[in-house]
Amino acid sequence: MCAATSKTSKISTGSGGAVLEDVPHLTDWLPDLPTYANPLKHNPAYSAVRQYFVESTDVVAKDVVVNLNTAGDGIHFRRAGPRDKIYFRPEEVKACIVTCGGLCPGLNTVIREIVCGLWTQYGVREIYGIHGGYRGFYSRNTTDLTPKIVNDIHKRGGTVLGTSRGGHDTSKIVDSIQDRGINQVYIIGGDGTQKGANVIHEECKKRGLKVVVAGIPKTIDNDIEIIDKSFGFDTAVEEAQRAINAAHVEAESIQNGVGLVKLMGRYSGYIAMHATLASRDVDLCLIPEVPFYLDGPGGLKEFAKQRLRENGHMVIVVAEGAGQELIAETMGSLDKLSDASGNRLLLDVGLWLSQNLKDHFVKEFKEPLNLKYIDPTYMIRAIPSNASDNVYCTLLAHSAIHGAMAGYCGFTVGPVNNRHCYIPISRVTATQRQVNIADRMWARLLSSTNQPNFLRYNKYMQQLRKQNALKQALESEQHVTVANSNSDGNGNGRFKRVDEETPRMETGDRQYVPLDKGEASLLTTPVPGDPTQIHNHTAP
Ligand SMILES: Nc1ncnc2c1ncn2[C@@H]1O[C@H](COP(=O)(O)OP(=O)(O)OP(=O)(O)O)[C@@H](O)[C@H]1O
Ligand SMILES: O=P(O)(O)OC[C@H]1O[C@](O)(CO)[C@@H](O)[C@@H]1O
Ligand SMILES: [Mg+2]
Repeated sequence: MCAATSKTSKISTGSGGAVLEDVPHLTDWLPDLPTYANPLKHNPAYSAVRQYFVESTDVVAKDVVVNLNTAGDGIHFRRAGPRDKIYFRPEEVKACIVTCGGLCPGLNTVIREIVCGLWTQYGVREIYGIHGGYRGFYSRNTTDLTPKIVNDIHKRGGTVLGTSRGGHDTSKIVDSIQDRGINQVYIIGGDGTQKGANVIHEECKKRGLKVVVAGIPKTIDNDIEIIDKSFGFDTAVEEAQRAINAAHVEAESIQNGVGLVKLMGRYSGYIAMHATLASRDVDLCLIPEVPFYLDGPGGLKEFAKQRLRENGHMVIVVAEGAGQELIAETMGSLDKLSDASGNRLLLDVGLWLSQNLKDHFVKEFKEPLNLKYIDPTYMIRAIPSNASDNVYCTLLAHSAIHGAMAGYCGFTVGPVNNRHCYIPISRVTATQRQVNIADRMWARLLSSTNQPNFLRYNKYMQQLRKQNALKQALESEQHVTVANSNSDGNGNGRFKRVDEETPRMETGDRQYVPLDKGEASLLTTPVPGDPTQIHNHTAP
């Protein structure tokens, strides 16, 4: 086997050509650490399991669909699970657990199973809860966690430890880890949290500490790369069905009924896509990955009109991150605001869409559109995890503690092709997973909803931007309306301000040329999707 390591990855190639993207190990910087026999050997529950311990050569293929001729030489990750040798004596372990980022069903289950797993499988007795996310390391007291304390917590939504965004101060966090004598750090959170975990791991390594950092990926948006799926996702999709059902019942009970449901999904539309596919009542699913537009051929309004004519009602599911560029453009360029972690704060696509559709249909049908807007975004993530997510959370927690006890660190644990693995953190944070619209899953959705593909989006946006630029120019007094010979025939004409070399006419100390035909026609066309009309500046 040949090996190569860099700051972020340890790559080696097996004799069969398989490439292992390995995770760091305590012995990378503490080569002389002693090992101990895994106490699971004598655990009555586990001793009967054949081949219970994972071999150091057990790896999991990143891709299982491969080319016959190249099969076997792809990327692999280290298989998760208990090892026969461990690097911590149970009485030496001081573990801590922290939850960061947004809520997600199953957080409490993961906390519970880390505590119970460490306690019952490895005999660990010192486990601490860090409160309020990363900042809790240096600003809050810890609490003791025991199986008794966490016994019921999986039945509750949220996280008993609390969470936060922002507040990641690496050296203060590692100082706190060092001062408290903590040597196993379990960090549960999304992509931002995992990046934070990697920095903590690197700092521990730099300081030469015997500290393992284990990341457990949490994201309701399912936007973490490499792993099959994140915990809580199925629960959220299931809960979203209730909102979609309500929207459908409301919509089909009334003339021109539209049910609009907004679901979570900042950059990735997985919840919306899966909720739509599961429901079959949805006519249109809008996700961040597929930009849409409202007006004209192939636009949303045309489609809505057609569906209402055919069915009398329709249901729209929109992911919160959909249409952000369009909204910003039609509402004028707004400042991009961020939360404490630097995540972009979103414009409310649900309200915006409701208003636009209602306004349009009043004009179009001369009767109101009966639109019911349901926003269950926080309801789908604040609930406890369902049965299958609970099992999944248990496996994640157990894989994490086995890895930590075996001295692996700087890893994110998760299933790859249904097998749990230790994945280098940097590998899962390098990119954010998004719905692949060239994939069969999106095609399945399109064939179930028969919605438009909004292929003219770029053209539409070009026109919209041009209109907005002209509108801005009008508003900033860079044009004038004057009477002259290049006018509309009534002696009136519209002009824009120009550079020195452009043919021009003089009006006082400013220089102007007439707007060309295209520009002039844009000024009299309402901005697509913008309820406010542009004023016609032509002199009466
Ligand atoms: N690049 C980074 N380096 C260090 N810490 C980070 C980084 N990005 C985010 N963090 C920290 O990680 C924590 C959680 O980040 P964030 O709020 O983005 O949520 P998340 O983990 O991505 O979860 P989600 O977005 O799914 O709710 C915050 O305390 C934040 O300060
Ligand atoms: O309002 P908060 O707590 O910042 O969370 C909102 C964000 O969190 C997420 O659920 C990710 O966890 C996104 O879908 C959403 O945009
Ligand atoms: Mg995130």
